[in-house]
Amino acid sequence: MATQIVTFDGEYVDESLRAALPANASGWESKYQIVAIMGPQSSGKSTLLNHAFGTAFREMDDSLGRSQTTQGVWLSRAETCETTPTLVMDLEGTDGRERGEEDTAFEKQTALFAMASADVLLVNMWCNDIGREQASGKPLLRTIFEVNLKVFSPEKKTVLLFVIRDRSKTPFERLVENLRGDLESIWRGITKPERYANSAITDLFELKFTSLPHYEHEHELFVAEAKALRARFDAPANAADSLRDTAAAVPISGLGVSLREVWNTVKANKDLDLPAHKIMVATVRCEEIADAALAQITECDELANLLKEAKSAKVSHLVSKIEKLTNKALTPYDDEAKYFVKEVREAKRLDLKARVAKTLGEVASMHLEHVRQDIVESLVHEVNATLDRVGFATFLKETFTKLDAQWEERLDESLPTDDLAWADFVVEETKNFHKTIDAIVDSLRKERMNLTIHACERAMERGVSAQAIGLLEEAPRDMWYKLRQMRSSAAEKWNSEVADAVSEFEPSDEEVERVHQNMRNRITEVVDGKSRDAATAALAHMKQAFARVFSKDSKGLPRIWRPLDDVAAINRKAQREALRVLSLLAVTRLDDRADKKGDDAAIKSIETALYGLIPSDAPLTSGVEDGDDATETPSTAEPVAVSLPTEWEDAADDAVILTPAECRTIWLQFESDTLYAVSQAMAAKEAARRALTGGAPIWMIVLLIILGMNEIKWLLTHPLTLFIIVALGLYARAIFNQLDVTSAMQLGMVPGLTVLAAKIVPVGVGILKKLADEGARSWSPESTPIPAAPVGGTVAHAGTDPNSQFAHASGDITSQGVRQRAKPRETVGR
Ligand SMILES: Nc1nc2c(ncn2[C@@H]2O[C@H](COP(=O)(O)OP(=O)(O)OP(=O)(O)O)[C@@H](O)[C@H]2O)c(=O)[nH]1
Repeated sequence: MATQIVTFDGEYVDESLRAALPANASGWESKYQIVAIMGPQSSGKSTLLNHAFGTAFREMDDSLGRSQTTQGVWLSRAETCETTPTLVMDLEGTDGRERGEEDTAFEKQTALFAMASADVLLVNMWCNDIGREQASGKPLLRTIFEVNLKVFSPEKKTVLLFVIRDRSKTPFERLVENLRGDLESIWRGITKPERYANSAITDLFELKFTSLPHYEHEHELFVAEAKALRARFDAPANAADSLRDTAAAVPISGLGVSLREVWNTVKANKDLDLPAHKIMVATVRCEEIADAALAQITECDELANLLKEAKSAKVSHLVSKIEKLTNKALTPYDDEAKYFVKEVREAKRLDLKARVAKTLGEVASMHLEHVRQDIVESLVHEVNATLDRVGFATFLKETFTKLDAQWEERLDESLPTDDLAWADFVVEETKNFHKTIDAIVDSLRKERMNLTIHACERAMERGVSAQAIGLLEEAPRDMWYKLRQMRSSAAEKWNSEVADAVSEFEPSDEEVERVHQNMRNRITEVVDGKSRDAATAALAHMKQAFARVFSKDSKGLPRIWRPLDDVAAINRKAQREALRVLSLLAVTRLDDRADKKGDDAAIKSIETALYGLIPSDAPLTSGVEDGDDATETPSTAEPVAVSLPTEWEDAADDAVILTPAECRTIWLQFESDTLYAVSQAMAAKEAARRALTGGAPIWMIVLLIILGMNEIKWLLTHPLTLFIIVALGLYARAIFNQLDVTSAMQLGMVPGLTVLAAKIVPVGVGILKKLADEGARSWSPESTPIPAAPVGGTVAHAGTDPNSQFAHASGDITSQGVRQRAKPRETVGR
């Protein structure tokens, strides 16, 4: 059946080819041929085709007169070709009046379409037209030559078979010669592009000629020769006169695409590059075939089952399953695509394999995930077994080699690793494997490195804590400077220690820097923490400091209280030491920018402010006023109401550990806690005094009286002398007491005597002055209260030199037994 493949209006009809082909065109492949015919309108084209190829193209009905019967391009399968499947194209006749002005454009398009698609183009010519200047077929020949220049086909020439109709008695050779002459003349007359300027007609065309007798007058002969002509198309390609081509330019499965694209190109008035066209057709078709082949896999149950299996566990014999599914796609592809351009076919085959690999990659990925898990488990096992035995670097080297070998082995078991289509996948999965292992090893490395760092930090904490506690307990004046120095040298030492310890983990520069920074921070934290602990336990530190002065002598031995010891002076000295410790602890000075000079000034400022808490003239008073029983006792502490600043000057908030108010509270507690020790000291001193003065045995006194009876008698008879001796004795004893001879002599003979010599005159004068004051007071009409000592617990006092206060207060143990505490002029706080 003939179908219209290009309509009169120039539309391409996709279904026509399918209608023209047999239901099963599998035998056609690239064996088929296309024969097309061109010629003037009503020149018997359809008649010839029908007789030669057994087609059924519409022929003109003579009863309707000469009119166009074939419009556009028609296609039919040749029924009479026995060995070569043949498609026949009947083109609309030229010079028809139906198209009017436009006919040449359509004629050129169909001529180009036929030349590009057909293996042989029949050109129908009236015998009478040969050699005639105004022959009806000449415009068609010009068209054929011109449009052929738009076809780029270096592989083969266009085969033109000129069919001379209604042949005359003129010999065929003569006719051919004339026709050749006409063709040469037309070829010369057309405008050719430069590349064809010197080309002969035969460079581009393979010219063949045949003739047929008159259809009506010699009908029998016409029919016979038409059959003979068809036989030339059916003959083997190497036979004489054969018109059969060796192979179709486009395999049958690509013909639909080819014809459509040729027509679209022609219609768009573009040049036709046949090799490129062939590649384009091959590309389109091979892709279509590959798509269909891939669908064989994507839509099959086997793949779905594999996916299901791989989700939960490793797939057994995965590599053979992959190969089987791959072949399921490749076999039909190879069958269908084998006649297309080799390069395209093979390239698309590789694409198909890659797509198959990608499709199956989902299964393979899930399978390899299980494989990775197995290997990770073996790694964990390896870690536990090996890491404690060898260093981390050795462990890594050994383990990586083992794991890589395991992975390669498992890959070969799972995938067709030698297949290039899987190369990218294998690389990607191996990368993922290394990533997984690297992540585990890195976390392991970090974990182990952190353990090592923590061990270093713990060792550092022990060392630094001990050093810091030692300094804080000792509380030297430059304690903060020493703490800072200690912190710097600890940072240097421990950074070096920790760097050595972590070197086996091959840390990056950033990691080392981070470790050092953390170590520095940790050291600062430890020192700061210990400082704050010490401040929190300031009371204990103060008591220690107090005890160092109060309970020990200058040689650091436990103090033995002697009758001439000045408990009050020593108490104040010890209190000052405790106060100094409190001043040191009140504010931390660990800032790197701090310096020794700044420390001294800041601590001095706090110390000065806190001095107000020590009564400047706080004599120890006797509990009993009279006679020998008079005993020194520390006064009970009255509430401290000195003026303190509300905050420490120039101290950063976060550096302040103890505010002035907290210092006051601690001080009160301190005073209260040390009171007992002071009273004990006084009692000890009193006991010593009594032992010295009241310890003489009775028999010795009686003996002295008997032996010195004469002198006693003399003295009793000279009372004035007796009085003077007694008064001088008392005066000497008072001076002796005030001089604290025992303490002075503890300095050594010469320094002791020097001190005593320097003190003896002021002490003697002071006693006389005191006696004078006492005498004056006892003669006054009213009893005069004991004047309050000039107490420094005021704001004004707080600023005075503490040394001068202590100098003033020394030796102020009065017989009044009242511990004087000046009332502050101004008070703050509680
Ligand atoms: N003189 C002559 N007439 C023929 C020959 N073959 C066919 N005819 C007649 O020419 C007329 C047209 O024949 P068709 O086969 O329809 O011609 P055509 O070239 O296919 O016509 P279009 O498709 O319309 O261009 C018919 O009347 C045929 O009988 C021939 O060899 N010689």
